Amino acid sequence: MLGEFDLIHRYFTKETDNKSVSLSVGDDCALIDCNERGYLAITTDTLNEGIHYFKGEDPYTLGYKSLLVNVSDLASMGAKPEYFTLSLTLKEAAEDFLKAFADGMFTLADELDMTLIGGNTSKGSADSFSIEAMGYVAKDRAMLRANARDGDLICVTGTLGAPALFVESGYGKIALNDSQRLIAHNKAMLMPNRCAFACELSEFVRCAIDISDGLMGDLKHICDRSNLAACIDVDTLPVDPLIKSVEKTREYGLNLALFGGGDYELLFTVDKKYADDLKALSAKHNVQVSIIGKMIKGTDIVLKDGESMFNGSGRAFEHF
Ligand SMILES: Nc1ncnc2c1ncn2[C@@H]1O[C@H](COP(=O)(O)OP(=O)(O)O)[C@@H](O)[C@H]1O
Ligand SMILES: Cc1ncc(C[n+]2csc(CCOP(=O)(O)OP(=O)(O)O)c2C)c(N)n1
Ligand SMILES: [Mg+2]
Repeated sequence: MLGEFDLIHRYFTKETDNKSVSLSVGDDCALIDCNERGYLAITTDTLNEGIHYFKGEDPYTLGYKSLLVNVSDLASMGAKPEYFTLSLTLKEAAEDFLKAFADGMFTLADELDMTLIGGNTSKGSADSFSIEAMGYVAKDRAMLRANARDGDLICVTGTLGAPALFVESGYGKIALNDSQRLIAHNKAMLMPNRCAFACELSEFVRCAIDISDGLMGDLKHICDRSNLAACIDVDTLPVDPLIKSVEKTREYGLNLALFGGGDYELLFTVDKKYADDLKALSAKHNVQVSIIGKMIKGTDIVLKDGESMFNGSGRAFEHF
């Protein structure tokens, strides 16, 4: 069976003669050359009921998250969010639902000064919300998956694993009380301050991605595109404290942080000569940054746990 990324590569990745397309399929955003205006970064993502969220999800969160998952891709390129379109597929036009959805979506749009410029509305057999988001980045400031260098430090913002814990509880694999479920549920909504952080980060960082499919899966994209491997020190992983409070085994927390996904944190690599700039930026924006490893020569991701080494390539979220 064809995997998600093989499918995209085989059927939907084509060369183009269009000189304005500076970056096409394969990164968080496409980059369109807009001359002195810089690059227009364009991205699209969808939330489908039963796949990306549980049936009965509160519509305010759904609206907010539909935009947030796209903004996260703009942030990972260093682009400042500007415009978006909204494509709705709905089983029914329930007004209470639509009002709360729009409220959530525009709360984030207003916070980031983004403008809704169009979209599409259709009836369908299952609810689905697609957004396409756009923003500009200066040509020498775009952060690409392909730009990691041997010896770069690997860094991640915020904490990892809480959204995956929420998914585990939704499938009945772990019991959370109401307040724990709320914290896990809302974790991925803390992202907006990553945008301003990322725009400034691009002064000295050339390589970034956002974590949607899980740290290991998304780090593998950086490795593949940059023709490098990575070594991660598992003791330095910012496992969300909520996981530590509900589950006593260290392995459980590490698994969610490494492979869980849905974090929408930034993963980036940086030359160690910028370590002080990074510290200052992290303090300025109040964004936690953890140094979790190093880019190295090779092909696989190595997980270092004390004196033990494990192969970390492999498991990540894929749709097919
Ligand atoms: N059906 C498709 N046709 C063309 N390009 C696609 C398609 N699906 C995904 N892509 C591209 O493949 C790359 C990987 O997709 P994805 O994993 O969804 O990226 P992201 O995690 O940044 O949303 C991206 O560059 C995306 O634009
Ligand atoms: C009901 C439910 N099941 C599972 C998950 C976990 N999950 C679904 S999609 C996904 C990965 C991200 O989705 P994708 O469509 O691949 O986003 P992209 O990488 O394109 O940004 C994860 C971790 C969830 N959030 N909700
Ligand atoms: Mg996507």
